[in-house]
Amino acid sequence: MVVRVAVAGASGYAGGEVLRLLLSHPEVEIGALTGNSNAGQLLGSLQPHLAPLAGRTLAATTPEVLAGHDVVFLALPHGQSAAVAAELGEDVLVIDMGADHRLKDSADWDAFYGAPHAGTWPYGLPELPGGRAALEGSKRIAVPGCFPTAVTLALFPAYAAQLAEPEAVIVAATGTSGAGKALKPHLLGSEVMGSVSPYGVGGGHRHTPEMVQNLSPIAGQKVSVSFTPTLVPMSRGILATCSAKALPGTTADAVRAAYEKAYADEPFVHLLPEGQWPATSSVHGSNAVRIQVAYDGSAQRIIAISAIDNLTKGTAGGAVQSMNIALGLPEELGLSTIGVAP
Ligand SMILES: NC(=O)C1=CN([C@@H]2O[C@H](COP(=O)(O)OP(=O)(O)OC[C@H]3O[C@@H](n4cnc5c(N)ncnc54)[C@H](OP(=O)(O)O)[C@@H]3O)[C@@H](O)[C@H]2O)C=CC1
Ligand SMILES: CC(=O)N[C@@H](CCC(=O)OP(=O)(O)O)C(=O)O
Repeated sequence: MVVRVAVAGASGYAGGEVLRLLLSHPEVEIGALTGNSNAGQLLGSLQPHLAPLAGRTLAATTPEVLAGHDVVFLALPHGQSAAVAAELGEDVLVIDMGADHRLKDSADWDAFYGAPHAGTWPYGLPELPGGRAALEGSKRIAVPGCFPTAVTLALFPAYAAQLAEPEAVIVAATGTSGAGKALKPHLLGSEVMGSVSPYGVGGGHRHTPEMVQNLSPIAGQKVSVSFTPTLVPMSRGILATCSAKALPGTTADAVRAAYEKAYADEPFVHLLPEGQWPATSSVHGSNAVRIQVAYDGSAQRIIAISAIDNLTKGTAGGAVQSMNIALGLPEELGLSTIGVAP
């Protein structure tokens, strides 16, 4: 099987990461590569790490350029995917790495984004209950946000086992690549190096409704989420520290058993041995999620900590994993759980 793939937004971080993974995918042939302000530029000047594609020239992001492929990855800014996707045939697998098609509730979309809500596509988080079935054979996939990936996977076993109150408190550190490659003053080296800073505090982050959307059906009731991201001086990685009040009668053994059950057969999600804690460096460039959970009996809280690479499992790896499932390919094809360390 040869799957012909186009990538829109190939000059950006998410587009570059999906190309890095696709170059190692045995069933994929890389077709059109598009950009916006960088259309006409050689990819080698923009993504020098993608050596086999260095001589490829970026085209403009148009339906004509993207036509004729089996799969189109859209790695575009929020609000830009829907119009492009609408021009692609229903027989094409379109994988949106932006936020346009993630949220079910238009009011949530309106509150955090801006352009009209484009509707909801099957959600590319296979590890959720029913997640794989939703993707099999699908021609449209919405890849989750990076923080919702890390947080949902850290907390859902506690809710699936009915161990936690429907309120979660999350503080998550992220590297700067999560904000994309476009120049922004707060991402300048002199602003970021040697400093850790919060943002989107007090319900202001657009990933909060996505986390609520993911966790509430599993809990069987609406889960409230207090989410605080912090920007830390690293290029890649998310470390999400998530906690929820435990329901009466919860024990450390019950918490451990819930997580062991949830992740026993997952190829990419690894519950660490007791006493080990996740670190972002262990998952650099890999599609792995590393999780540890503890029961804090003194505060009666469940604490779950996850580490992902925001560009890999948090975007491009999750996208390739979802593509594999949609096309009926082995889920792990082209993906690694081996990190780059130190
Ligand atoms: N970075 C991350 O960790 C994650 C990113 N994502 C999502 O992936 C998408 C891309 O993010 P990221 O790669 O970080 O962003 P970048 O800013 O690094 O890249 C954006 C890409 O979109 C292109 N582009 C910009 N404006 C337009 C436009 N109006 N029409 C068409 N193309 C346009 C740019 O082209 P050019 O450079 O030529 O102008 C570039 O290729 C976003 O929706 C983001 O939310 C999702 C999860 C994690
Ligand atoms: C550091 C930083 O700014 N991170 C981004 C997360 C981006 C991401 O990965 O998610 P999306 O796909 O929804 O853009 C943020 O907090 O908005």
